[in-house]
Amino acid sequence: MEGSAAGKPKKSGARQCCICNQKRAALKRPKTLEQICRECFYEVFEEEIHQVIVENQLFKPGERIAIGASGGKDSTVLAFVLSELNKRHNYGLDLFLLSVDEGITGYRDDSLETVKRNEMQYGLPLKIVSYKDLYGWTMDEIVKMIGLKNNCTFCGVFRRQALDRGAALLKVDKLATGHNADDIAETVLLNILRGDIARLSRCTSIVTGEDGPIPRCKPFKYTYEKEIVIYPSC
Ligand SMILES: Nc1ncnc2c1ncn2[C@@H]1O[C@H](COP(=O)(O)OP(=O)(O)OP(=O)(O)O)[C@@H](O)[C@H]1O
Repeated sequence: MEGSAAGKPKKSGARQCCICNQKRAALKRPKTLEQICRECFYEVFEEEIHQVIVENQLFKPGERIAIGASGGKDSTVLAFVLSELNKRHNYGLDLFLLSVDEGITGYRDDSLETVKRNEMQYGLPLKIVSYKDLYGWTMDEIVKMIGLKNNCTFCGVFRRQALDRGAALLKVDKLATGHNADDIAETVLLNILRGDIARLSRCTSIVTGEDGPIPRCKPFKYTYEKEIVIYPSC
């Protein structure tokens, strides 16, 4: 039995992973506070997402799925995990990366380079749709005209529509985005503060837009942002 004569547990620098009980724990899992090893973290992280996909029937075999790829951490991890799970569990999906280039110099041009790298690394075809091609204006040009006030609102509306247009060009059945549990919690609070009851009831749905041009789903609905940050570097 571990512990000294006084009954105190012996201090040990190297704790064992509480899942496999074999390897040394490498991190405290943000979602459960369990001390676990790298290998078990990868496994539980990916397995939980697989369970969410299965339990919510997010995809059907043979479907064409676009992953909204911004080049940020959430959608980059989503693209990797979905392509892995698709192979591992034979989902039978045709996956695509879909990026919207808003035309914001020094911001999206950089992150699009990440998406182009992901296209090569994960072997997923990439489609980029730009505000310039779709609307004739880049976001930089729009800001020059209207100034910075309300520009985020315009950009959000344009991006939504651009994703729909890109999805139509790719002829996909659904669009998956990297919205995570923290994003959803933020949206809930925002809708409470605004008193927007209609949006409040919709914003936690894992699938939205089923009555619109293209349904959207959030496979990371229950995934903590901190774990998405840890995942690639763990
Ligand atoms: N320019 C874009 N092109 C394609 N998809 C996008 C774009 N911007 C956002 N998305 C999609 O919407 C999700 C939420 O976008 P948001 O702008 O809130 O960024 P985020 O939470 O920082 O995510 P990320 O880390 O993937 O950028 C992204 O994960 C992505 O799937």
